[in-house]
Amino acid sequence: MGTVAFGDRFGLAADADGHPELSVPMTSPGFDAFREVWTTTTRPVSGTRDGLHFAHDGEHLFVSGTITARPVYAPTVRTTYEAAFSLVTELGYPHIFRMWNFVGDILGPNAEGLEIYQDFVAGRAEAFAAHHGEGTAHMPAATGIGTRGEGIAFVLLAARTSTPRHVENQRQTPAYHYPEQYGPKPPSFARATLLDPGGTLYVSGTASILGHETVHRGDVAAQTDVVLDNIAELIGGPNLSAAGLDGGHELKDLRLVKVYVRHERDLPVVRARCREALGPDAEPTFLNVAVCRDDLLVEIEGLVPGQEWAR
Ligand SMILES: C=C(O[C@@H]1C=C(C(=O)O)C=C[C@H]1O)C(=O)O
Repeated sequence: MGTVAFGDRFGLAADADGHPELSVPMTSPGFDAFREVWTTTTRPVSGTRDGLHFAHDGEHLFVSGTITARPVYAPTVRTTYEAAFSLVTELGYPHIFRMWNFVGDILGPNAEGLEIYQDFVAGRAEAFAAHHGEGTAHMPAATGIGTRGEGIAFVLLAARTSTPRHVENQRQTPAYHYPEQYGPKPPSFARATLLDPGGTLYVSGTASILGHETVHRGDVAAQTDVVLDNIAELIGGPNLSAAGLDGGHELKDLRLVKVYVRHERDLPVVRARCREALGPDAEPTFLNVAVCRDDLLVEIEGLVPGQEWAR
């Protein structure tokens, strides 16, 4: 249905079959470069509209868009994300269950001195409010992460008939309730989304944050341990049960794990801790990018495959 190429360039195009292919510059020597390909068992229909590329198969929809570098992002983020949300509705896949937001120069200032991440977050919040109203119930699992280039790109996955359940983490303040010290608008995402009962559990980008505060500034090993503990709590039985969901998982159940490491020098320590905590089947990939706060050194995401994964 769609591909994300994690490598050294930025761009969005149709691949040889007409399906969206987004390229994001996120690697450097010693890190990984790879293509994440979202597949389906039926032949997807693909197309473009308003500069967005999409493909859908009757149950799932993949949409990708890009925004070139500019002095201030919020107005363009708003119109681009609103266009994507309209597309989702018009094509009949109203349940967004996962988003990735790739933000170039994420910690740099925009032309007005606002951090580019906060500039992005404001535009996205406006798009969510315009499309879904002021509530938070529809906010999906997401990642908002730096790249090694400029401009913003995103991918969203949406479903036609599934009823996604969005899950918070008892160890963390919901991001949409972060206090104003982090920026004019809080980030619009949930900590995880379960696609269907017994389905795949998508785990958002998770960092060394307890409550709303960064912990273990400057200590990448301790930050990695908090991230892993945060994810273990999020996917474990008690937290899922607090969200009204059955079951519970462990770190070794995670797949498609992506580990975002800010500093090249920290890779060996982060890799060693992930290997120990995740077990042999997680096959984590490592990318070399900044995280959404200057004091965060590492971020991890992944998913727990559900029954549809086996098909
Ligand atoms: C690390 C955090 O946020 C990051 C930013 C996100 C976003 O803005 O979409 C989503 C998850 C993380 O990638 C956090 O606030 O805990």
